Amino acid sequence: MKKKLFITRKFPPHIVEPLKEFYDIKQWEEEEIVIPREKLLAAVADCEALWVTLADQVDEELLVHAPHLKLVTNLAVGFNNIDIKALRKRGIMATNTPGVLTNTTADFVMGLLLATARRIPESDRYLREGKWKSWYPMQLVGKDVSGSTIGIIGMGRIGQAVARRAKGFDMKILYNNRRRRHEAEEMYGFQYVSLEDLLKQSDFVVIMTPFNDDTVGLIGAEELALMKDDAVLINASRGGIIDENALYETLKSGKLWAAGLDVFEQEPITLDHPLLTLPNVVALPHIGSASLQTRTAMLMLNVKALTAYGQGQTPSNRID
Ligand SMILES: NC(=O)C1=CN([C@@H]2O[C@H](COP(=O)(O)OP(=O)(O)OC[C@H]3O[C@@H](n4cnc5c(N)ncnc54)[C@H](O)[C@@H]3O)[C@@H](O)[C@H]2O)C=CC1
Ligand SMILES: O=C(O)C(=O)CO
Repeated sequence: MKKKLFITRKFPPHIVEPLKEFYDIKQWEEEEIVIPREKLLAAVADCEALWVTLADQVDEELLVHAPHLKLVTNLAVGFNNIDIKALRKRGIMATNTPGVLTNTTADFVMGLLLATARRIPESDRYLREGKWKSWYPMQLVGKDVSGSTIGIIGMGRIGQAVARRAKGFDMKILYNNRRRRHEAEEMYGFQYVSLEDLLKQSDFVVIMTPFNDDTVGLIGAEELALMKDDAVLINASRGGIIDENALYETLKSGKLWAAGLDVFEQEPITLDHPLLTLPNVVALPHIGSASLQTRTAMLMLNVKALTAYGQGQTPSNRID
């Protein structure tokens, strides 16, 4: 008998199709809309495998509704949407998508940093709104990236890939991480500093840690107050790492120059959010890994895990 798989979103049919060899598949048939919670809770009642996106919460409540569940595969490297401890208690495996999105996300982080520093989205709006009357010296002036100091909080796969790119811009690279990266320090000259020194010394602060109990609210009012008045904060990790109210107040009072945000405490961010009233905030809809090649590779990594499980093997990319 085939195993039962539930997929929480409509994924490209050619990607899902090969899994039919191993699974009876049911799927939420919407591409853009998150499955309503009560429908998800009902759908998992008989499934052994569950394929989710980062917008689905796999928590204690869901597990109570899923007595046959053995595998959860997550279409993301970040797994803060999954209660790993609760899964472990029940002997349920989880997999994610590390590695295949590292370069794409690091490219994007540099793009977001440049866009924020050089006010590119704001300048685009200025032109389209008919405000461009002439060229003048202080028109839409931004901040230099080349030769400045970048501080990366979370020097993992993506953090290191950002740092390597930043070297190409002749940036001085400071980092803070749970453990030191001696090899990278020697190879590239990255410099380990305390979080406090990183915030005080950097022109650009980039957050690339996972979101968990240790990093929730890691950057609040106190930390923002340590940053230079003309510094830029970039977050492409998870929204809850920054206290958004504190960020808004700091930006508004001119104690921080700008912020580039791909992620928010609540996604989608609501259009009445105070941060969206500020011209010096570049706000994007969580597109860090969104290239066709990378999103396909992420889906295929999930397919690989589901295939392995379908064949009775242990899937790779297990979250421990
Ligand atoms: N915006 C987007 O579309 C994307 C966002 N992400 C986010 O990026 C995160 C990082 O991804 P990877 O680099 O692949 O993960 P990783 O696990 O390779 O790197 C995370 C690093 O953060 C460090 N870290 C953890 N807690 C820390 C703390 N309190 N202070 C300082 N460092 C700390 C870890 O030691 C590790 O080196 C993901 O968890 C996800 O949330 C990832 C891909 C795309
Ligand atoms: O992989 C992740 O963690 C993302 O946020 C989207 O790729």
